[in-house]
Amino acid sequence: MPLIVVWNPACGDRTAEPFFESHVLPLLSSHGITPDSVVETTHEGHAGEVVGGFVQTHFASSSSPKDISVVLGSGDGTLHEVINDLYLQPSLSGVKIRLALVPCGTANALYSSFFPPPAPDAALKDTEYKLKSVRAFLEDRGKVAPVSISVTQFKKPRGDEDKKPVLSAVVTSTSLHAALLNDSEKLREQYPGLERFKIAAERNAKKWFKARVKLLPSPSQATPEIYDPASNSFIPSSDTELVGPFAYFLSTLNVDRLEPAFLITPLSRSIPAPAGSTDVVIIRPTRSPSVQADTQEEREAFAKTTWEVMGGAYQGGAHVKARYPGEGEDEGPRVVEYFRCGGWEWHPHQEDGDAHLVCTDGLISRIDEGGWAESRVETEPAGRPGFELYVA
Ligand SMILES: Nc1ncnc2c1ncn2[C@@H]1O[C@H](COP(=O)(O)OP(=O)(O)OP(=O)(O)O)[C@@H](O)[C@H]1O
Repeated sequence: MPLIVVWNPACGDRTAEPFFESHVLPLLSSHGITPDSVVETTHEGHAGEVVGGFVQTHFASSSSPKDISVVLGSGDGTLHEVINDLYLQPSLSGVKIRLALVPCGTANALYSSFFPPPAPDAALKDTEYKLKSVRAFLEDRGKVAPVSISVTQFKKPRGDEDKKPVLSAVVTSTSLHAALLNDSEKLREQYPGLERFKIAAERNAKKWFKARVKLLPSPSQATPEIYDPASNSFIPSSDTELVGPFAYFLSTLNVDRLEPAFLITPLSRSIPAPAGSTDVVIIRPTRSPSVQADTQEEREAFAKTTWEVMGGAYQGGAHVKARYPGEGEDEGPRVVEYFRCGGWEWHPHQEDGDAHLVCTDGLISRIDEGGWAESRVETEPAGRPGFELYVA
C-alpha cells in the first residue's frame, strides 16, 4: 500500500520534527518499511496539498487497490486541512485514506479519544503513547476505525451564492467555544500549550450569544433525541427549535473529548452514537431559575455557573448531570442540554456579531450578515474518499 509520511513542525510544542527523526522514521525502518514520500510541511495548507498530490499520483498510475496510508504528525487542525482538501474532489471517489496519527498538536482531540491516555499530563511526553497508532499500522494493518465527517454550509441571504462548505471530523461549534478558539490563535506564540484555551475561555465566559437553533434528526431517528439522566438513555426530544440566548453550543463527531482530560461529550462512548449522528452540548442561561432577564449583571453572574459546570468536563464528564439549585436538593433543571441528532441549523441574531462565529475543528468562519449555518453529519459518503484511523 502506498505510504506517505507528513509532519507539521509548527504544531503543538514544535517537537514534531525531532520526534519523527528520532522515533517514527527509525520505527518504520526497523520494520523494513521505506515510505514513498516523506514531507515536513512548510506552510499552512501544505499537508493537504502534499497528501492530495500523493493520492492523485498513485491513482493516475494504478487502478486498484485504491488504499493509501498516511503517517501524520500533527494536531487536529492539520488533519482538518487534509480532509478539507481531499473530501470534495470528485476524482478521489472510493479512495481509502488510512491514517496513522502521531499526536504532535496542542489538543489532539481525535487521537486522545481513540487512545485515552492513562495520565493526561504525562501522555504527550510518553514516546510509546504517541506511537500507538503507528504501531497499529505496523502490527495490524486491517484494524481501522472509520472517521465520520460533518459538512457545514454557510447560507447567505436569499439570492447570494453560499460559501464553500467546511468539513469537520472533531468539533463544530458556535458561542463560547467558537469565541475562545477565535481568541486562542492570537495567544499561540505566547502560550504554545493548552493554557491558551483557558485564558481565552475566561475572556469570553461572560458573553451570551443570541441565536435560534433547529435540531435536525439523523436518518435513524424520527426526531432529535435528548439525554435523560433518569433512564441513562436518549429519548425523543419534545423541543427541537431552541430559542437563545446561548452560553455554550458545541457538537462533536468521532470524539468524546477536546483535550486528553476534557470529556465534553462523554456519552458518545458510554452510550455509543449510531452512524450519522452527532452529540450536541448546549447551555441556555435563561433556563436557570435565578436568571430573570438578559442584562449585563446577569451575564456576569452566570459566567461563574458556566465556568463551574463546564469544569465538570475535566472530572470525567460531570457537567452532563449538573443541575441548577432548586426547591429541594438536586431539584433544579439541568444546566446542560445534551442532544443526539443528525445536525443543526444555527440562525444568529443579526445584531450579535459574536454569534456569527462558527468553529470547525479550530478553523473559525464568520456567517454573513443575514445568513445562517447548517451542519449535518454526512450520511451518503459514497462518491467521496473515505478516511480511517489505525487503532489498537
Ligand atoms: N510549516 C508550518 N509553519 C507554520 N504553520 C504550519 C506549518 N505547517 C502547518 N501549519 C499550520 O499549523 C496550524 C496548527 O496545526 P495543528 O492544528 O495541527 O496543531 P495545533 O493547533 O497545535 O493542535 P490541535 O489542533 O490539536 O490543538 C495549522 O493551521 C497548519 O496549517
